[in-house]
Amino acid sequence: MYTRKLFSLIFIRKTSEILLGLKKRGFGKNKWNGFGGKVEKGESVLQGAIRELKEECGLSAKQLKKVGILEFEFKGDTVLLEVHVFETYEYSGELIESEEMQPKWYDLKDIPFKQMWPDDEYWFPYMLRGELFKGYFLYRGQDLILKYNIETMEEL
Ligand SMILES: Cc1cc(-c2ccco2)c2oc(N)nc2c1
Repeated sequence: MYTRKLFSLIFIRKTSEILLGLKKRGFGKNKWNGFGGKVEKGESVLQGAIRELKEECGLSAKQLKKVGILEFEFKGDTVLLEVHVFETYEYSGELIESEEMQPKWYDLKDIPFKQMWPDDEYWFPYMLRGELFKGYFLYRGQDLILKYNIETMEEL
């Protein structure tokens, strides 16, 4: 019996840069990632994404495009994480550091994959090529990928 938990993950983009945040506490601590988190009861994934972005880095996203859906399973655990990935080039507000995240712009050529979740190296290329994707990753712990598959999608 699996419990599915819904998460949002947002990447703010410029032509050759991407905004990442260093997670300062909790799940994924000390990893660079997009902004987002658990979708609360009574809100859509999109509403959750917009809320988490504002809370975590002060930015308000105008147009969010869903670019991918990732499913994560952990060997020996019955929780399945379903992460909806969004991207936008349109945002407003002042970038701030929060208790959760330390934000930093990275050039697309210098993405710190070794300090990110291991799955990112598999699906970032799809996102950076502007392709829609669906991925599944089976983890042992938080560092080892036992199994994965990823495919491009016509629509999400
Ligand atoms: C297992 C896992 C979880 C997440 C996550 C949780 C909340 C938002 O994302 C990831 O994010 C990335 N990039 N890889 C991830 C792996």
